[in-house]
Amino acid sequence: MGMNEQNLYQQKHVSAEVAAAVVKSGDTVFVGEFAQNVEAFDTALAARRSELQEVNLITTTRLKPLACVEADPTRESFIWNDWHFSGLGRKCAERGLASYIPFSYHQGPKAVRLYESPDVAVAQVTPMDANGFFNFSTSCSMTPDYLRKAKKAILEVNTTVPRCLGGRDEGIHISEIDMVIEGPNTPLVQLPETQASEADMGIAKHVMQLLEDGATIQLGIGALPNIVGSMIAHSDLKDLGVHTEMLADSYVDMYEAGRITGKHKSIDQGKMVYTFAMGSQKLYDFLDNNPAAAIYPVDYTNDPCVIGRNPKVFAINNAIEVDLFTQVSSESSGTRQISGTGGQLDFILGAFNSEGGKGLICISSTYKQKDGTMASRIVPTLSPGSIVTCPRSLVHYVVTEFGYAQMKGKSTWQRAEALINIAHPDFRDQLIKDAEAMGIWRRSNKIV
Ligand SMILES: CC(=O)SCCNC(=O)CCNC(=O)[C@H](O)C(C)(C)COP(=O)(O)OP(=O)(O)OC[C@H]1O[C@@H](n2cnc3c(N)ncnc32)[C@H](O)[C@@H]1OP(=O)(O)O
Ligand SMILES: CCCC(=O)O
Repeated sequence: MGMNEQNLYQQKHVSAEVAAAVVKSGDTVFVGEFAQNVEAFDTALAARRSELQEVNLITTTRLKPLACVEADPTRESFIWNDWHFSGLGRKCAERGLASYIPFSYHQGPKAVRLYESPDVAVAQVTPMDANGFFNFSTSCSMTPDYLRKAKKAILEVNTTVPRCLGGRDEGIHISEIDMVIEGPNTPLVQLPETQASEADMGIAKHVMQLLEDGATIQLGIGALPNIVGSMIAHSDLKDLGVHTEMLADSYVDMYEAGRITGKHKSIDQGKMVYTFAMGSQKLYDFLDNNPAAAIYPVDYTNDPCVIGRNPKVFAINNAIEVDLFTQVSSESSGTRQISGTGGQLDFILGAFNSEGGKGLICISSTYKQKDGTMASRIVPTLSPGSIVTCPRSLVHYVVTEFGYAQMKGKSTWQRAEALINIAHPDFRDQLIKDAEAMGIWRRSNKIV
């Protein structure tokens, strides 16, 4: 390590309490993304609860509760705003303790640069390297933009987190930041294993029918993408590439099984490109100093024009409801915000931009309601208040365990018919009646 970097480190190294003391009432404070928690800073800031009013905290998806939010159940001192809800986020929102910030993920960094004025930004990083750089580990996303825009940029070092090699802005130099804290070295939060349902298995089989050698894949979060990953690992598919938003355990399985070479990619050839990673320790160990993967800010990974430059982009994402007009809600149930738009729209657009690309909305045909009864996820119209995540003008493929339907170029009645054909058989008759009543059924005199 150079003397200059070492001196700068000594000058900027402070306790968490000193760092948290820079926050004033009314400030906006970014406190990290995904698996990366700034635990020491959060705890020290929470301890200042009685001195502070209306501090806006910003995150992207929390898996662990924020100490500040727990310390302030009346939301007077700390107001948590989240770019994407996890289960924790939506449960806090129900108690009035979290607010969702709408975006299409690739636009996040530009929105920060243009419209946000963070007073303080804090990110969890690896220890400084010999050249004075700290690495953002598993969460690049919008972190570089928040740190560069903030009046005070603070890093919290964790010696246990992986160093994720990247293509651009995967870290920051000591000269660009104001303070460094040494955190408690808690290992990264891990996602619990998911259990695929019978419907997920059925959907995954249809997905596999559509997938070709040489495709560039993006898998979303959850049980279905994981089972698809496992089927790919056990298939004889060749030379797949990866250009995704989230890197998860299933990519390690596919890579180790020899399915991923990235040799047909037009950009970042041979590299698995992503903007954040969440999974088990197996994933975090795989990523540490591994040049097989490259992390980038999200305005690169999720830019639909960038996505579209690779061949046969194959994007697999989940949804909550699809209506007979082919409007997709993947983020809310009525007015209940469940997750967020995230990168779904980015990848649906990007996949269609790609030569031979396919954007898939995968949805189990039914959903078990709280009272134990089954409801169709293919519905006449979205539940009142539901947010449209993917508008009908952009929908490409919809897949259920009963098959798949390609929607581009299809009229309203053709789309309704295609959807009813892949709905659960118990609900098809009623859906036909609904389509007729809404005038989007070809046997209706109103249409043909
Ligand atoms: C990281 C990436 O995924 S990159 C991909 C791009 N981003 C996206 O696709 C973002 C939008 N998509 C998503 O957020 C997710 O894929 C989802 C929400 C559609 C599915 O995620 P899953 O984790 O499989 O959902 P899950 O089945 O656990 O349901 C989540 C919640 O929605 C509720 N829910 C699901 N379906 C319904 C429904 N039809 N009606 C009412 N509530 C529903 C569940 O009850 C659950 O709430 P709870 O935790 O309070 O019980
Ligand atoms: C913040 C993005 C997460 C997602 O796309 O689901």
